[in-house]
Amino acid sequence: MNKKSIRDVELAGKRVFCRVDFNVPMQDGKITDDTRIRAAVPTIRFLMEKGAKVILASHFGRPKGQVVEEMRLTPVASHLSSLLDKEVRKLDDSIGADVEAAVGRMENGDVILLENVRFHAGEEKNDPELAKRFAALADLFVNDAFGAAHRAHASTAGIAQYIPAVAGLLMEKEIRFLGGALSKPERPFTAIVGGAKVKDKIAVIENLLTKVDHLIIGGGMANTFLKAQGYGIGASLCEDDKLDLARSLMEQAKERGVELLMPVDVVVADRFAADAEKKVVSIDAIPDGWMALDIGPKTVEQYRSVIVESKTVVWNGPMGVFEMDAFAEGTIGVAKAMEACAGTTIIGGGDSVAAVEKAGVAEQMTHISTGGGASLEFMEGKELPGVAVLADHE
Ligand SMILES: Nc1ncnc2c1ncn2[C@@H]1O[C@H](COP(=O)(O)OP(=O)(O)O)[C@@H](O)[C@H]1O
Ligand SMILES: O=C(OP(=O)(O)O)[C@H](O)COP(=O)(O)O
Repeated sequence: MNKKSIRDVELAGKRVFCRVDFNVPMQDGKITDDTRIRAAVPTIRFLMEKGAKVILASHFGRPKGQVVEEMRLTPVASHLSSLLDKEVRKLDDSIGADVEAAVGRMENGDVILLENVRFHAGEEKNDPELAKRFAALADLFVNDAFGAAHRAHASTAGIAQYIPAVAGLLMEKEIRFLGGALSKPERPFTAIVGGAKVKDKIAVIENLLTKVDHLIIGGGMANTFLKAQGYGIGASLCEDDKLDLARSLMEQAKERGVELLMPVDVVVADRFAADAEKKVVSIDAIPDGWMALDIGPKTVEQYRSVIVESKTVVWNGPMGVFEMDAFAEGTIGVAKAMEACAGTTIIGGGDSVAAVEKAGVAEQMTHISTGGGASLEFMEGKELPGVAVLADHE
């Protein structure tokens, strides 16, 4: 993917509609994790320093086309002001006469934040009329919202029909690392896929099987693979309707010469609770009525030896119920193996980000994606609408 970015275009004096993903976790009006806001700062600063008029737009939550007071971007604007050390005015709408007037008064280097674009029903419908109104505010569309790039909405895709569109620095970085890993990885290339369900990751596994040397499976989804191989898995989470699919994926791996790594031991618990009784057992000895909630220490060792020898590793989904400390060791073990890997290490969003943070190794990763759903779709090999609309280099 060879997309133009803000580094390739003239910005001085230009009005820039910059779509960001400020859909951050918030509790009682307080931002509990500002990663996505901080991730957009390099782009915003770049635009300011080049003398652009920066019109920021984002969604927040799922207000379904209505104004929802708790979903206003007011707390985000004040946090961004402190990160930029410059006042960021937040407008009360994202279109309309007041917005046009405020944009008209902007000086070069100014930053304003429009109100939650999902307050208009046309946003999620990718309504051309709304897209045109966004476009009319600006000379250039910059998409820096990787986390929303899998959505074909008016402010992520539709707007690009009417004004030139380029990537912001965060978008560029996400494409460089995720795209680079998938299109020309340094080998050996290992993918680690975990999380609750096979169902959610079928397309990811199928696409990764065409690219990787090693595929490591963990988390709840491993149970379905184990059962498909004939192991008794007790009361573990399992998708009985996906057993044939699991067998077919194992067959595909064999045909392609991909080494598929499955748990050899697991931590089982007598119930789904942080204080459950637990023990480590080999996968052929899961007691009836017990459930596998984490990979075991032998499995961690095997996974680790493959991970540390890899030149590229992509990870999505925890190895167990890592939210409970009692079942977090497998996930933390894999995170530490990623830390010990000298190659390129990429975390594909979602819960895995929380996992590397919990393990205290986030700083050592080469790239942590800001998109959960977006990075999954990227790993499925899909072209993301918010990326597709960006101008290509000639
Ligand atoms: N063995 C298991 N049994 C039940 N749930 C599990 C197991 N392993 C992992 N999980 C759960 O899977 C969830 C994450 O799954 P998922 O949403 O697919 O991952 P991600 O958000 O990384 O894409 C976590 O809440 C975790 O507790
Ligand atoms: O937080 C988001 O999704 P994610 O948790 O899958 O990364 C994005 O902002 C997209 O939001 P949406 O799933 O409401 O379109």
